[in-house]
Amino acid sequence: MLETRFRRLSFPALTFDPATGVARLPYALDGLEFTETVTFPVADREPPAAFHKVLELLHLVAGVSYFKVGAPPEITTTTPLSPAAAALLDAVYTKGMAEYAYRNDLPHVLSLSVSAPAAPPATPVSVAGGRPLSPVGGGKDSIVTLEALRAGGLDPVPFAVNPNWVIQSVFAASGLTPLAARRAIDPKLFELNAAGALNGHIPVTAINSLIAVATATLHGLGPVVMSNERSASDPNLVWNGHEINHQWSKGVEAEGLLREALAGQAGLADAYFSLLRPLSELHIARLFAAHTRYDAVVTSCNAAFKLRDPSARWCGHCPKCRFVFLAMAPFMPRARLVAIFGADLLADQTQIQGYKELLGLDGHKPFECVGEVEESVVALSLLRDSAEWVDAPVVSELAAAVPAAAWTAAASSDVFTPGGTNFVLPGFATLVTP
Ligand SMILES: CC(=O)N[C@H]1[C@@H](OP(=O)(O)OP(=O)(O)OC[C@H]2O[C@@H](n3ccc(=O)[nH]c3=O)[C@H](O)[C@@H]2O)O[C@H](CO)[C@@H](O)[C@@H]1O[C@H](C)C(=O)N[C@@H](C)C(=O)N[C@@H](CCC(=O)O)C(=O)O
Ligand SMILES: Nc1ncnc2c1ncn2[C@@H]1O[C@H](COP(=O)(O)OP(=O)(O)OP(=O)(O)O)[C@@H](O)[C@H]1O
Repeated sequence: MLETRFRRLSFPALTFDPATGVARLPYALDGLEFTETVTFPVADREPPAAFHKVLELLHLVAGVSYFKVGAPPEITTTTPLSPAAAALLDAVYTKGMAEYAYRNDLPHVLSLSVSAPAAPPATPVSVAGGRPLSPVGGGKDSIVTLEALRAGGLDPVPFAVNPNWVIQSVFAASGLTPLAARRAIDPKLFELNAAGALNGHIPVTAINSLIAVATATLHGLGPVVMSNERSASDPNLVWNGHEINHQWSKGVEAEGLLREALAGQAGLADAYFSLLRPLSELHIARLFAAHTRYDAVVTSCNAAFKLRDPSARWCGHCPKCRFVFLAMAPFMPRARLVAIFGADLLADQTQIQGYKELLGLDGHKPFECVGEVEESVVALSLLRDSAEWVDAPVVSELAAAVPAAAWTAAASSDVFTPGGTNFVLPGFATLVTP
């Protein structure tokens, strides 16, 4: 591990060239300098003032990747921040970095605050009427959103940051014309990581979301419609009195803070929401089963999205593969599911320990994008009643291990009842919920 103690992260002025779409976002961590580059799809109009404001927010939020090299106690910007933007920034560097703080035993990170001059709140104008921009992650959730928007006649524009071949294949399967942005992390970060610098998880959805909103603003589009589900708001564990949530920036608190910051800092109202927020992962899996055109490409496994050495599609041995297989199994023929994954995870007894964690029989909820324990138990209960799955070795062994109380809770579960706080805009409310 590097022994250096760092004092401050600061943010030298960013630049943007509308002719090339290139934004350069510089950072200073004491004497270390970094520059991240984001290349936006070039637009045929002048960037509006709101675009520059969103870019300022992106600059500040994307600093988390460089902050984590040293966890300095000071984070200082000269960019004036509205109260809502200041609240977002504080939360991103504390709650968004909570898993990093927990894993590296850095409790001070949980109470950091970003120092900035104050700005008055902007007067927001609604963008609700424009064509929606629909970020695509390659997995089932954003496919459900894209198809719901299309079926609702809303003419969505698919979008991704650094689309890899999985996402490009989803774009192609959709038959829609996408937009894409390129994000390049400063290579110095990887050199420092190789030399043993502090490292860990960052709230990547906050970064992708701001790149999406900036792109929509630049191109005169409407709201960015995300595919973040209800269970993303659930913490993995509590540490030092703070909730640690691997998926914090996919959760409803982050969604609300980002919406407020876009309104207060950039004057953009209704610019961002998640269409799937009222739904459980299991409910989304059921909706996904109705769409077969993506079977050859859909991939939810995070290993396929690594910057280096990505897996081709589903790795077949991580918590997310296990959870998605279990969640889809009740809603599609076994042969179709096995063809999608290239393996039958419920026939493979080496998966049992991992499934026990998902079912709350062992350890804590894995640090991955997986549903609640109750969703896993409900899925297992459906498989226990299914002629096609009841004899699968993993199903029968797990069914015997689940205690009676968990089956009773599953029997009265509300996993298929939409609910919870959400920010779905009125014109979109019936697209996935009746
Ligand atoms: C693909 C993946 O899951 N990566 C996580 C993994 O990183 P790893 O080193 O195995 O591979 P890379 O992603 O290629 O990262 C290389 C290094 O770059 C750093 N880095 C990456 C992106 C970034 O924006 N900033 C960075 O500094 C990274 O730290 C590596 O040193 O393990 C890391 C440590 O736990 C994770 O942070 C990596 O997660 C990626 C940032 C990522 O994109 N993950 C999503 C698939 C993900 O976890 N999504 C969550 C939602 C999280 C949220 O709050 O938004 C989910 O879907 O549940
Ligand atoms: N590279 C990306 N560019 C833009 N948005 C992304 C990208 N990756 C993920 N997202 C968005 O972030 C949110 C969370 O991603 P997540 O990986 O959970 O969704 P998914 O890939 O659609 O489904 P699944 O949960 O099955 O993997 C979604 O709204 C997704 O569209």
